Amino acid sequence: MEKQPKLLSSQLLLKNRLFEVTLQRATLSWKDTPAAGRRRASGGINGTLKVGSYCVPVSEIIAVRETEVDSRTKDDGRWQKMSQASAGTHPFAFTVSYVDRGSRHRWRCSDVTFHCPDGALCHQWVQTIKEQLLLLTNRPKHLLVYINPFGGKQQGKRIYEQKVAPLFSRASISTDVIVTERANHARDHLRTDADLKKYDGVVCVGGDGMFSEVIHGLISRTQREAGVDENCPEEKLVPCDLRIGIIPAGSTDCICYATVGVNDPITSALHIIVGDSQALDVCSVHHNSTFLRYSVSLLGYGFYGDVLTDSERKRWMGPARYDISGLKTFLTHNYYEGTVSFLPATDILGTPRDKTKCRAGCYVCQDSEWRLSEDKQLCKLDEDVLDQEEDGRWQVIRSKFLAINAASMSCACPRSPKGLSPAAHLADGTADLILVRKCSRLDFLRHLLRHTSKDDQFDLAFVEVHRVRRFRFTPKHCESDSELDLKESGKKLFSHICRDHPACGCATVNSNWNCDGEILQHAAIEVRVHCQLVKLFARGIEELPVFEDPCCPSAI
Ligand SMILES: CCCCCCCCCCCCC/C=C/[C@@H](O)[C@H](COP(=O)(O)O)NC(=O)CCCCCCCCCCCCCCC
Ligand SMILES: Nc1ncnc2c1ncn2[C@@H]1O[C@H](COP(=O)(O)OP(=O)(O)O)[C@@H](O)[C@H]1O
Ligand SMILES: [Ca+2]
Repeated sequence: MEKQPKLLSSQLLLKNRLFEVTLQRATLSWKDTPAAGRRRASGGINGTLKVGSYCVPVSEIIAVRETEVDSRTKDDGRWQKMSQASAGTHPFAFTVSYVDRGSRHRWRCSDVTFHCPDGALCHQWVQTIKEQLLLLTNRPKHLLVYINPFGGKQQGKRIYEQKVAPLFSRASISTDVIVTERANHARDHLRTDADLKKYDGVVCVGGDGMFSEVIHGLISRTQREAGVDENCPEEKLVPCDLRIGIIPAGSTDCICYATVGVNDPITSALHIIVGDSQALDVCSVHHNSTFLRYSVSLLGYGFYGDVLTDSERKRWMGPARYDISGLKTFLTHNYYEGTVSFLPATDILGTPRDKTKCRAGCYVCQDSEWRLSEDKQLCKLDEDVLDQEEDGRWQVIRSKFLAINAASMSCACPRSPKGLSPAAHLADGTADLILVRKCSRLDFLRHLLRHTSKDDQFDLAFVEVHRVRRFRFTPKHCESDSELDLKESGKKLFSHICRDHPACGCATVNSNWNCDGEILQHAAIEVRVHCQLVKLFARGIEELPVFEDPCCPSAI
């Protein structure tokens, strides 16, 4: 392959040592000059190579600026004493801020300051890097930010002001910030009031509940403007254009964790700044042709529904409420009877028992994206034929369950780093339907504990998992008369009335659906996965930290 010309190459001073600094092939690199070769640089920064060579792709440069030269200069956050001689021979300087990878998917913003012998050269470096940054068209310039001041440990506002806003301003991103005053403030503002044309993205500071508000606002707005009826379960929904960033400040933070690999505000801010993009599947939930909600992480009936119902009364406890309610629900050991029917996903590459996981650049999700663009070209007639074919493939299971969970992503979170369904994909157009049948407390505990270890939580006789495109659930008390004897149907009528009047006490026979942390008002639901309906400022979990992966193979 033809070698591209160097855009710039100079010998510059860094921490009193001469480095050969180059900008070529969209990469900024600097390495010890032979004279300085014996004194090796140390520290695990981005792209560190063992012989004192460093490189940073331009796509991971946050900003560049000319810096005042002092006899003391600040590199890597530490004050360095610069010799008078160096300050004399290299009196001009510029500083590059870039993404520095730490352990466990954590990103940090590091600074490196190069000293130049003359002002023109310094200016040329700054201008050339700035021009290269301007070529990156995927970066957001103007963002709409919603902060939930009451999410998680109530630190949302502080986290944004102290950790995120300074990074946005360093990257020259302007923002309109709204601190929410009530639940659904962000959703309603996005649905009707916000002038979305002004923005390159929406950011929410909070937990999964805040993210849920944002997608509800954006999806509803997009469907209304496209003339799509959200109440019709058969409608193909129109994808949203604006990307969404999540600054984690909630209790579970599963959507952030499963799309970035860590729940860390600075890491998320940096993914927003570099303009990453990760598509996400969204489930629509309907009851009798009435739209209820969207879900991107967990739809759980039985155990996770009951945990949520109980934990809502303990909000004052913060994130710990889930552990207390989890223990209580575990000890209560309720089971629920009903019918689950589902449409297995057949034309996809993965299965829920795969050892490989969804990672940045996932080929399973790419294959689904390709199919999605093919599907768009299908005519109406073909769709009808496909619908008829689908009818024959539905499977039905009637049983007693401890839990019915649908995970449209892994649901990895600090409580369970591999998640509810470790092999689920972010953007493959499917959800993993996990059915946990009635079993002993001890067996259920074994299943739960496996979420926190390497052991397979599905490898148990009372657990099954199916990768599905659609599913329905009908609790026993809602089943049609034809499936029940007269006595049962009498009960059904009674319990149905009682659901709407919880005071009579029959509600104990039912659970509620936990839909991304919100309780659904109906137990009989119909769910459909919409492939890649929204996009996040994320890239999926990176397989290897880059410093384990030579990023400049030609450098040594
Ligand atoms: C014994 C240890 C068992 C650990 C099992 C952990 C499984 C965790 C899977 C969590 C999936 C989370 C999916 C995300 C849901 C969120 O959308 C949603 C809303 O989040 P937000 O409040 O941040 O807005 N979060 C939730 O619904 C919370 C679910 C968390 C459930 C934690 C359950 C803990 C169970 C503890 C059982 C203890 C049994 C001990 C017996 C001795
Ligand atoms: N200003 C506010 N006052 C009260 N509730 C709010 C406010 N802003 C958002 N909410 C609601 O708070 C709930 C929890 O928010 P979230 O950010 O997910 O925190 P957590 O992860 O702790 O549950 C969400 O359902 C959201 O709709
Ligand atoms: Ca999926």
